[in-house]
Order: sequence, then structure tokens, then C-alpha cells
Amino acid sequence: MRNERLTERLYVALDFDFMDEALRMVDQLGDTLRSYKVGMQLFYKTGPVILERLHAEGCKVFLDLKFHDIPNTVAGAAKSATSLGVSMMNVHAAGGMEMMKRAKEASVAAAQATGAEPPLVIAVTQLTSTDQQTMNNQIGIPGTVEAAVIRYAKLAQAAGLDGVVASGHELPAIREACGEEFVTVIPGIRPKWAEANDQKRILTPADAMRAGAHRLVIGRPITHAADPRDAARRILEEMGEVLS
Ligand SMILES: O=C(O)c1cc(=O)[nH]c(=O)n1[C@@H]1O[C@H](COP(=O)(O)O)[C@@H](O)[C@H]1O
Repeated sequence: MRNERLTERLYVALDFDFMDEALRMVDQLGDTLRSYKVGMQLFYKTGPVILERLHAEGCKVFLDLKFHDIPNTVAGAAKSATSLGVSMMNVHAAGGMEMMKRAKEASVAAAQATGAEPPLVIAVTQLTSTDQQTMNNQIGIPGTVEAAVIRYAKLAQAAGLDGVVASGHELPAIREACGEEFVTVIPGIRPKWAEANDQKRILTPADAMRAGAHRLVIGRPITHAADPRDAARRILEEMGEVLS
């Protein structure tokens, strides 16, 4: 996976209200980037048609709906999402072993039924907007964020999932606990020139690549930039410098 082209290792988060805005961004970015993340904000407005449009443009799609429900319901959701041809989807690790296992199994079965490549199913660990104080005092999980993330990552791996979404801060510990092949998808990425916004556990693109990230997810530093294409190019350059 680390041999993938650089442009396939950066997913742009299309957090927009309307399909037109999202497609305008894809058009603006052109062939600079071809991998996109569609999350709740856009998908709940447009439904699957946004995925059809992105696939028709030859783009890869990470469907980020963060499933978290009883195992049977999540298995059904994973089956439906797989039928939409996405290349990656996520569930909350906090849903537990059976939920994650059923999601992966349902996804593989749905892909096999049509002869399609099964999407990666990955687990959200602790959100990058959560700091230790929030996790301990509000959510009620004791200990360090890193310990909580590692526990979730090991659970996801035991459930047969392909990887996790986590902040770059926990990357080295995840690699040590789960091995090099376990996919790490890293949001909360902020180049030095961008604002943190609501993200708490952030890393620069270069630091995330240095720490061994498989894929980065970046939204506002690109989509809210005065020149999104230039912002994307600068980020790809920063990632590339680490790899060269
Ligand atoms: O699952 C995710 O993609 C995700 C997990 C997480 O812990 N933190 C996180 O920021 N994300 C998503 O990654 C994207 C980050 O966007 P920006 O903060 O604009 O770069 C958003 O679409 C979030 O929903």
C-alpha cells in the first residue's frame, strides 16, 4: 500500500452542503488529486448519486459514515455501502468486536456476489478532535488517548478489519501493536501554513508520512484555501519530500 502513487495516498474530504460545490472542487483539483472522502454532510444531502458522479470521473471514494449500531444493522449498512462501489468505508471501533466482524464479513460477501474488489473496512478509534481531558472527563474513558487508540486498533485487527482511522500522534504505537500492513488512515493533518480549526491532535503532512501513515485525509486546508489546487500541490510536495 505504501507503494501506491502519492495522489492515491491523499483523500480530500468533500465536506460540502451541495453536490455542485463538491463537484466544482473536484473539477478545480483536476488530475492533481483523484481520491475523495464523502462524509455525512454531503451524503445525507445527495445520497448515492454523488458516488456515481465521482466514480464516473474515475475517482476513488472513501465513504465516511462511521457506522455504529447493533451488529445486524451495521452488517446491513456495510452491505449497502459495498454495493455503491466505494473503495473504503468506516465503522466505530467502540461498536465492539462482533459489530466490526459482521461489517467486514457482510462487505466481503456483497463484493463477492458481484465479483467486485471488496472495499477496505476500517475502524475509527478516538476522533482527532478529542483530547485526553475530553476523553477522561466527558466520555469517561480513563488513561491516555494512546492506550485507548491501541486497544481499539487491536480489537479492530482481531475482528478482521483492514485498518484504523487515528491521529498521527498514535501512528508509531499502532504500527508496533498491529504491524506495518495494518492500514492507517490519518486525518487531523495541518500543514504549518493552515489553521487547526476544531482539530486537537494534529500533525503536518510531512510528520505523518515520516511516522509511516498509509493515507492522509485532508479537508479544509485544501477546500477552504484561496487556491485549492495550489494547496494540494504544496501538500503533495511535502509528502513526496519525505518519501524521496
Ligand atoms: O473518519 C474520519 O475521516 C475522521 C476521523 C477523525 O478522527 N477525525 C477526522 O477529522 N475525520 C474526518 O476527516 C476530515 C478532516 O477534515 P479537516 O479537518 O477539514 O481537514 C473530516 O471530514 C472529518 O470528518
